[in-house]
Amino acid sequence: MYFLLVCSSGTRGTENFRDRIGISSNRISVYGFRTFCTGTDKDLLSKKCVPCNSKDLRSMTEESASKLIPKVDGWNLVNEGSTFKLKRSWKVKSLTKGLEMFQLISDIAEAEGHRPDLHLVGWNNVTVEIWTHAAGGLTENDFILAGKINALDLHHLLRKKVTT
Ligand SMILES: C[C@H](O)[C@H](O)[C@H]1CNC2=NC(N)=NC(=O)C2=N1
Repeated sequence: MYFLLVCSSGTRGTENFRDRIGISSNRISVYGFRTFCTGTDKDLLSKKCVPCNSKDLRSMTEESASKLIPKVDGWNLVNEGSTFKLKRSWKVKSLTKGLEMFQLISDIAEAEGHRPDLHLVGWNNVTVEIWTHAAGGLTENDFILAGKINALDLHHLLRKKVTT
């Protein structure tokens, strides 16, 4: 008999869940339970961004991007002036926590050699947009960076979600 247990608390909850039961996979079968945890695809986390200066760099189609978006929990595919981008927002506890978050994200970005657009508005609203400027759209680099941002432990910077 199988029960379906769905992790809905985003990557962190999923990471915690996987840590607690010591299993790293997106489809976890525990004591007869099958769970379908969304989160960041392990495959993306194992990859490294490639330099964007190759002349044959092409942005991917909306269809290809739509197939990849489920691999990066919490990120949205947006079309801004016919440029497709990945976008995600968080509410942080304070302005300084927002800057701390920028620092954590920029450390990852510099290590990957692939940079996001960082926005901090109204003191506690962080929005990150990722796209490949050299290609004028999305490449796998953007999904790799989004996945690695998802793997950051940010919970100490974020405002607790108000459950109504
Ligand atoms: C050579 C190096 O890979 C390129 O200049 C990188 C730097 N970081 C980048 N980041 C992003 N988001 N888009 C780019 O086109 C880009 N180009």
